[in-house]
Amino acid sequence: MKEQKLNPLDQRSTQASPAGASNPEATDENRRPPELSMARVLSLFRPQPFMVHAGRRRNMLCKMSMDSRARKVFAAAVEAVQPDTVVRQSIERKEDSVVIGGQKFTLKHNLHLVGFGKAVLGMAAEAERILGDHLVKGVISVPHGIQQTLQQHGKNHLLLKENSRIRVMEGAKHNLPDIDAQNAAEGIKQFASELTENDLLLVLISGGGSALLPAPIPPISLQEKQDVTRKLAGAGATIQELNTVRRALSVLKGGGLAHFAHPAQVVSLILSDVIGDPLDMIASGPTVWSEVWPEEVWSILEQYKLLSCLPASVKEVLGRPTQRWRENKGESNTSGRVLNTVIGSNSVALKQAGRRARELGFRPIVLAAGVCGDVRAVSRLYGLLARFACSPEEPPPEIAGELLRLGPEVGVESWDLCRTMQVLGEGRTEGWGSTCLLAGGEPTVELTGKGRGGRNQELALRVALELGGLGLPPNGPVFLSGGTDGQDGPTEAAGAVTDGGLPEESQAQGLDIDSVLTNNDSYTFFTRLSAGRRLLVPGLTCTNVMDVHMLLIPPIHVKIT
Ligand SMILES: Nc1ncnc2c1ncn2[C@@H]1O[C@H](COP(=O)(O)OP(=O)(O)OP(=O)(O)O)[C@@H](O)[C@H]1O
Ligand SMILES: O=C(O)[C@H](O)CO
Repeated sequence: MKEQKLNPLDQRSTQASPAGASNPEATDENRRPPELSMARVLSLFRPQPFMVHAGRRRNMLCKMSMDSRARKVFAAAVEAVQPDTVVRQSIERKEDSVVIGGQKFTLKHNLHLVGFGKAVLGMAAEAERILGDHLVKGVISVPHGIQQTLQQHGKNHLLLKENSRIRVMEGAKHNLPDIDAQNAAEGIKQFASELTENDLLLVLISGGGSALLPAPIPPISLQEKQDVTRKLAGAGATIQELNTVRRALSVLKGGGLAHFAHPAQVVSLILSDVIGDPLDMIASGPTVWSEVWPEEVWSILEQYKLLSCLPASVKEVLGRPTQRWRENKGESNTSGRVLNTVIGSNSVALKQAGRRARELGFRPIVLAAGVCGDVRAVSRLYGLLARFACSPEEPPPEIAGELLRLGPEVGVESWDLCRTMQVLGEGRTEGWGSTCLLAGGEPTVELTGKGRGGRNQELALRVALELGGLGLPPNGPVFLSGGTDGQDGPTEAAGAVTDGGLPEESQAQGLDIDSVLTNNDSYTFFTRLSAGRRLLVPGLTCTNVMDVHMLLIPPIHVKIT
């Protein structure tokens, strides 16, 4: 393999999958032939015959409840995207060189490291374990209190060793940029600026990186930038909108960091927490060149009614000519010295979940990794899929029609729905046993109340209502929704596990689901219901690749009422 120079701020992404990864059910744009009729689409996805587990193993699996198997599959998803695991899988050390994303880089005590994001401490610890003998120095910006928290949770393998060459700077309390994070950003900028063309800069990036790397373009103050982003987030701006504005107001975002590191070789390892893994959006893309279009930024600010309260400094910066890198460093580009590589994502978590589901006696289907939109529409989708899967006869065509209509609203393509319906249909007619339908993404909740909850718990509750409405006998489908970061909204739970029996259970315990939903009080509800047994509480997971959804469907041969 020869050493290679790369294109300016290369946006290619190498999707690292866990060792031996190959999942016929995984969603993959690249596998889609260009033009296909629906009939051809359906015929392409004849599933693998389901492995029947014999003897003792089968009995053991049968004894394990659907609920506990759902939790085990979720745990496997989270395990697959642990910060140390994803770094280990993406770095291949070969004596005095390292191979990353298929490119070979020579190590000659020229390695430098920076990082910013919630999962970056564990990523840095692993990178130092593998490459430490060539590491000169490093500096990372990580959440306030994370070292202490990891210690308390016994996660010492995610901490740096005592004599580490990497300096840890904690900041951004409550995920908001603050003076500590700004100092860290300034330190990282200085550090990158001093590198030479013989140096290799390893950049570790994960979700939360935007708040941990604030570097407002003067004369914008930190407070002013924080106000703008907080107001945008509060008004319901998407992460794409938020980070488009952040990039326009920052010296380091949108490719700025790579620019300061020039002429060093830059290699970024990115753990994605954004749907579709867009490199320029994850942590606002500090190593991904992106043009700033002031018209686009103005229109976002206008849409969320922020124009009238914009500080003069922000107006001034947005009014400047856009060639900001010329001003910053007197150069127009970084002449081919950047590699950006996605090393972990929701898809990686879903693939591993699929493998675990198979071990636990299910036939896995991965629907999509980009589920988004309002939780009400998303719950309807899962309700329809359950109905489709549990129908004892050929399901009425209206179900498929409604699913295909709903798909685009919730980020699921018709292609993926057709493939999924094909597998579910064959599972039903050919009697393949239990199925585990997996999906991921980040739906939204329109907050109407002041209760305590999160989008995963609310989704699980709404899906339970859908399942309850199917009129299936007990031991029907089970649904799990969980945030891979272990924290759903401002609660201690990651999500919940529900089924069609939940409405009756809550009625028997005097809990009114309608008022819970109106008040967005799903956490309080699940805490009270059956002493919290339906809550999913994995604790601190140290990673974040958005949410995992799971619909476990047992073999059902009854008529739906
Ligand atoms: N009471 C509630 N009920 C339902 N959803 C809520 C409630 N309170 C907050 N949320 C939702 O929780 C989300 C924020 O929670 P969380 O911090 O888990 O988000 P996140 O996007 O995963 O953040 P990060 O990726 O930075 O960790 C928002 O989408 C918000 O609408
Ligand atoms: O840091 C951020 O910008 C968000 O977590 C998305 O990556």
